[in-house]
Amino acid sequence: MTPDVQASPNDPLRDAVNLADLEALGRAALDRNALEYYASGANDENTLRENRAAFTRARLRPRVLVDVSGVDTGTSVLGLRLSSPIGIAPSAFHGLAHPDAERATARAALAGGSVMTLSTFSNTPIETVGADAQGRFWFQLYLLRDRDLSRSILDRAHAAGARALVFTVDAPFLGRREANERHRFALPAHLSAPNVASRAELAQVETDSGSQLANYFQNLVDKTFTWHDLDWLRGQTPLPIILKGVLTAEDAVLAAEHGCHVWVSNHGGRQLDTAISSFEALPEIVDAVAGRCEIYLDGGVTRGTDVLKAVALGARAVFLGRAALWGLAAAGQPGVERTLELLQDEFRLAMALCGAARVGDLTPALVRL
Ligand SMILES: Cc1cc2nc3c(=O)[nH]c(=O)nc-3n(C[C@H](O)[C@H](O)[C@H](O)COP(=O)(O)O)c2cc1C
Ligand SMILES: CCCCCCC(=O)C(=O)O
Repeated sequence: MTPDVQASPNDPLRDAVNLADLEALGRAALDRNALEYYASGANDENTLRENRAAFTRARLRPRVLVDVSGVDTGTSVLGLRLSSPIGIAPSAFHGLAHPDAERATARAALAGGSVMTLSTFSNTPIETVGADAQGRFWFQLYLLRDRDLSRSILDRAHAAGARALVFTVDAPFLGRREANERHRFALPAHLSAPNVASRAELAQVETDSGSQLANYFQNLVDKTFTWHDLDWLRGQTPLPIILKGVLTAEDAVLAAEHGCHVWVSNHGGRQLDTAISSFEALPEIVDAVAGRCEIYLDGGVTRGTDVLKAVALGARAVFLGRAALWGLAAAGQPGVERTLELLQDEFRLAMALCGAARVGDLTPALVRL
């Protein structure tokens, strides 16, 4: 006898209806070392929580009786067309999540018409990711104490097809992620940071107490860089420069005056605990910059309405940190693709329900803070 209903094969990715479902899948796939590294914020994690809470507090003021039969979520960042204003933020060590590591993330960004930001501390060399991303990638720089090495990394990123340089400015030191301290986070033996150091070089600075992140970082990253040095950086690359980690109008103005774009971020609550949420910082930065440069935002973005609120208030695009990592841990490239797809679908629906047919129709009047 033929059954009335064909049993559908169990596909956890397709069964996931939102990013929280993907997060649960991703968390379940990780060991403690990786999970704590990905999930942690600094200290009491106030800013980590506040990034989400700020989005939830803001209310929408939807408009009605608008033709939304054909909503277009498309936009562009620095001239690169995106299927929606959703990109992938830089995060170190994708090899902790999946054997395909940054290659899976890059391919998913390409497939989804998105853009990936590759961390200096990737587990995959720049050139390999560049080939997979086919121009849909930006490169994130941690300036190294070794300026010659920094210069060569910048040259490699440009040659590999990066479209922009994302210069992270909120981490002269790493914030203290206490779970990593408690359980002595260390990069597993099979992974390295090939853009900057071999596993053997990383091992040389490991100690027998606390998280090893601070040791790696202390050994490699420059802490002396100031606004005066930006002209030096500008001279090292023809790429547009985006300063990632700006949270105040004052610094946003300086960034624009130095010819840089602005990425509003508190590093996913991983650096200065009790720092303002990215979403709350956005309006003063948009005001201060007054259209002189593009503005991006990350921190706590997990819903289509988050994307809509940020874009309505002046962000050109938002970027996913942990959300992309959970998708990667859940299923590699298809997991990251599903993350992008679910969020884009939610964003499209939110636009329609707000009476916005084009990204350009999203204005601050839609949001009550
Ligand atoms: C595991 C992890 C590693 C990160 N590594 C980097 C990095 O290498 N460079 C960087 O600029 N930011 C890094 N970040 C910060 C992200 O780029 C981004 O600012 C943050 O994750 C956004 O918040 P969200 O995770 O709530 O989306 C990292 C974040 C996480 C969670
Ligand atoms: C030397 C490895 C440090 C990687 C730091 C990456 C990062 O920004 C993070 O938040 O973690």
